[in-house]
Amino acid sequence: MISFERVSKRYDNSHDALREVSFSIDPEELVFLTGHSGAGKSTLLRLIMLMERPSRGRVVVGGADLSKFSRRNIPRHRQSIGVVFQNHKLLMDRPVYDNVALPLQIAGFEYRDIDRRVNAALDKVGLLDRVQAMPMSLSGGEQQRVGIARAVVGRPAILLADEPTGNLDPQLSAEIMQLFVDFSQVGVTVLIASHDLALISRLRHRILTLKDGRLVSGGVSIDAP
Ligand SMILES: Nc1ncnc2c1ncn2[C@@H]1O[C@H](COP(=O)(O)OP(=O)(O)OP(=O)(O)O)[C@@H](O)[C@H]1O
Repeated sequence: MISFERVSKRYDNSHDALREVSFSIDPEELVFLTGHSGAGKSTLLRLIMLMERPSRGRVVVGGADLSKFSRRNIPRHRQSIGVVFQNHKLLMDRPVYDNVALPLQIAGFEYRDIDRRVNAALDKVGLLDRVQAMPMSLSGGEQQRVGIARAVVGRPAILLADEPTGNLDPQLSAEIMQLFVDFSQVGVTVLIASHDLALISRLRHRILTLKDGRLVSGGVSIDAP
C-alpha cells in the first residue's frame, strides 16, 4: 500500500532529512515510526501526503508512483489519506459535529451522507454522546478522539498520525493506540510516528526506526521471506 524506494529528501540549504530510505507497508498493516527529534519522521509522513517531494527515489502509494502526480491531482490523493496530529488542530469555536463534518463539506458531500458518516465516525471513537459539545469542554483524550473521527470520516485507505499521544497520560495513550489498531483491523493501512517506545513496543507491531534520516531497523516487512 505504501512503499519507499531509496528515498532521500534534502531541504534547501540543509543536510539530508531522509537518506536512501526503503520499506513497504502492506494494506491492513499497522506500523510505527520512531526516532530521535529531527530524525526525519514528519518528513517521511509529508512525502506520503505529497506535502513534500523526494529529492531522489520513489514513493508509491496504493500502486501509484507519486512523482507522476501533478499539482492538480494532489487534493484527490489527500482525500485517500486521513491525518491525525498531536495538537488536534480542532476548530475550538465550533462543536464536535462541525469539526468532524468539515472534510466532507469541503469535498462536497450531500448533507444526508455527511450526517450518516459523522455519526458513524463519532460512534467508532466512542463520542456519539458529545456531538454538540464544544472542543474546549472535552478532555485531551476526547479532543484527540475528535481528531481521529475527523481523520477517518472520509473513509480513507490510509491513516497517518504524527505523535497522536504526545500530550496524553499512559492510560489514555493506550486507548488511543487501540483505536488505531481497530482501524487497521478493518482494512485501513496505519502509520504512526511516535516517541513513546514503551507504549509502541508493547503493541507488537512492526517499528520503523529512523536515525539521522536513515532507516536503521524495521524496513523489511515481517511477512517477507
Ligand atoms: N521545511 C523544512 N526546511 C528545512 N529543513 C527542514 C524542514 N522540515 C524539517 N527540516 C529538517 O529536516 C530534519 C528532519 O526533520 P523532521 O521534522 O522530519 O524530523 P522529526 O523526526 O519529525 O522530528 P520531531 O520528532 O522533532 O518532530 C531536521 O533536521 C529538520 O530541521
